[in-house]
Amino acid sequence: TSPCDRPAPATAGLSHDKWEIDHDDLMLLEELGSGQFGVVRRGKWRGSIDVAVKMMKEGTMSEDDFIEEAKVMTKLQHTNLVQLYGVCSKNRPIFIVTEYMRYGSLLNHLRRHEQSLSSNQGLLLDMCIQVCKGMAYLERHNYIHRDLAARNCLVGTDNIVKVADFGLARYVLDDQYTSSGGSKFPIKWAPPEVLNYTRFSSKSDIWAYGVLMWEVFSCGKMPYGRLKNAEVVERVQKGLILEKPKACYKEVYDVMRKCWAHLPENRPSFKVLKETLVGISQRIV
Ligand SMILES: CNC(=O)Nc1cc(-c2cccc(-n3cnc4cc(C(C)(C)C)ccc4c3=O)c2C)cn(C)c1=O
Repeated sequence: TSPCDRPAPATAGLSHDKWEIDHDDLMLLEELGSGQFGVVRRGKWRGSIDVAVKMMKEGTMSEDDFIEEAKVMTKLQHTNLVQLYGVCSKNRPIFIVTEYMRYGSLLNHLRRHEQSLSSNQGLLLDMCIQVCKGMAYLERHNYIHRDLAARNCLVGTDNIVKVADFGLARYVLDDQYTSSGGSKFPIKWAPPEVLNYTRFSSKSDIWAYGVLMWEVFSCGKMPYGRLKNAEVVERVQKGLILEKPKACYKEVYDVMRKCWAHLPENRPSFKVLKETLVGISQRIV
């Protein structure tokens, strides 16, 4: 069983809500790294289920809003989404408990395995398709990621790739991250309407997905190289787009270019993208 489908305790609905995880059921293990909200550790739930535990650093997140949203997030379940199991919100710092992915971020995975991956376009395309399936599920549920990028996807066993931290951007308190002029704002993954009006939508996720595809087929290179954010903003406004990665089929690059249509309404949906990419993978592999 996993924390989110465990049989409801007899007291369910009285004290313990379904998405509330009991501290005492968690055993914290080694540190996995730190992200926007502070340290993340591997852990065990009820002694056997591998989990990742984000330990919310004070002042990094609007916690009450998030705890409310957690009820919705725990219901988003798909093989290509990192499952939110629940929260420990009875004490501070609050813990966010999710599924554990053994091989860490997709970005690091691409960079570490560039040698073998660069000659395996079938596998690169398969990774893109898995992310597309997870995103198509979010799109169907009118759920916007707001920070889709290879760094925010995770790799598990058997080359499984899952989308992580969807929707969490809304709860970040650091305005260096939230404002488009801030040093941490993901400019290189943002479409014109986000750069100009911070107008997020599933169509801005599509733009970011195109950049993620470019990251995958470039085996983890930084988009636009060493260009400064201001230079990227100028280029994107002018309609300049990322060039085709060396080891990338022309028809795959053509899909990326569709994601970078200047107007959001001219970009495909994840549903259509998935069908296109699966079609290509059947022809080339
Ligand atoms: C070796 N295996 C592993 O390391 N596995 C894992 C590593 C992490 C991990 C470790 C440290 C930091 C972060 N991290 C990174 N970026 C983030 C970005 C945001 C936003 C809001 C900016 C999008 C929010 C939280 C994070 C965040 O917690 C993660 C996801 C999470 N999970 C589930 C694993 O299986």
